Amino acid sequence: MVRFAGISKTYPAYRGKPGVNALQNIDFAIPRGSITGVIGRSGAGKSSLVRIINGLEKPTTGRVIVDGRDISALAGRELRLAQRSIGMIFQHFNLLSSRTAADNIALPLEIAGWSKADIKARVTELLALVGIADKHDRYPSELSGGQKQRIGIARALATRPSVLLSDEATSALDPQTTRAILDLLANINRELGVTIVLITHEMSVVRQLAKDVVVLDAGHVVESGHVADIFTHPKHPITQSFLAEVIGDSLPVSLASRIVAAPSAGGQAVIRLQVRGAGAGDTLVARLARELGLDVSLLSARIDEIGGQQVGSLVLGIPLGIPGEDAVTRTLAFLSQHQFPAEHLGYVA
Ligand SMILES: Nc1ncnc2c1ncn2[C@@H]1O[C@H](COP(=O)(O)OP(=O)(O)OP(=O)(O)O)[C@@H](O)[C@H]1O
Repeated sequence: MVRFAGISKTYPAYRGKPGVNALQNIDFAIPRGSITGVIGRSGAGKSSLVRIINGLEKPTTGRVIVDGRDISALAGRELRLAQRSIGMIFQHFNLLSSRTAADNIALPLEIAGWSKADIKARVTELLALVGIADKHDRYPSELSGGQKQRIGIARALATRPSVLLSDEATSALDPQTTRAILDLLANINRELGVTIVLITHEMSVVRQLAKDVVVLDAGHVVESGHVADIFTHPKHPITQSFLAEVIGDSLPVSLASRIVAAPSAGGQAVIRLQVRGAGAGDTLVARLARELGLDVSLLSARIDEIGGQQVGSLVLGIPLGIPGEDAVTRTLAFLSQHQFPAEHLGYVA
């Protein structure tokens, strides 16, 4: 388990630059064996947080407890020993170009004083675990980004850590390789029980791998909890903006170009609504038609899944035919009553 208790981090003023409160009042726990995403925009404090977990940075106040030990209180040899139980992988892999794949993986074991025979056996095991047994004697320059990250993962796991910190580990990889690396991390979590902390600015990474999420903004935790709960009911604007990256709020060009501000006889009002929660959108159009007696049409739909819950947006066309009745007001009231956030975008002919 990793527990932050009252953590704050202030970088002092330096050469005319003002001091920075990078983290403030951070209190949360990452359960043992979980996969937790820490998501935030650039400058939110993610790297500061991760450096505090592995003791590379001291917090200004507070403690970080990893498996019962207060990492922030350790120094010297004690800290180095504790760091063996915290592996880390990086965006740019941080491999030594003069060493082969096997020798890169061996490095932390050499530092830990393992015998040559034990190192050889462990490296062979790790290369197989990360799926590159055939790359034993290859140098980093001969390998793809995904293969280099596999070496990074093997090296991070060499001393059998209980926690693996991933600092933007897939940010330099293409989507297909990212998927393969995230699948590998999921397997490692499942098979070895390693707690994984994923530091990322990418919603797709959190969505694919994490079960829990902590949303950081300007040095504060603004939301935390299960991925499905947080992203089906996002409260903070930052969380909402991450969600928008997945579901998008852009309209198909063919529809957007037809929307005008004023209604025309026989036309339709255009209403966009957000759908969140299991199966929420499925019956909505039918219920609107039945309960309001409207011949609603579906102009566009985009539904995705996060943590097994549906999130997305539907764009509805509401017929304007009945004089004296405001179909738009009735539809918006119905959607609001059933807690679907909605907006009236205009009209199409
Ligand atoms: N060593 C340092 N000295 C001074 N300020 C720092 C230092 N490291 C980080 N900061 C500042 O602290 C704040 C948080 O930075 P941090 O790198 O932790 O954020 P981040 O979320 O990881 O951002 P990014 O994704 O861009 O790396 C920023 O305002 C940054 O400029």
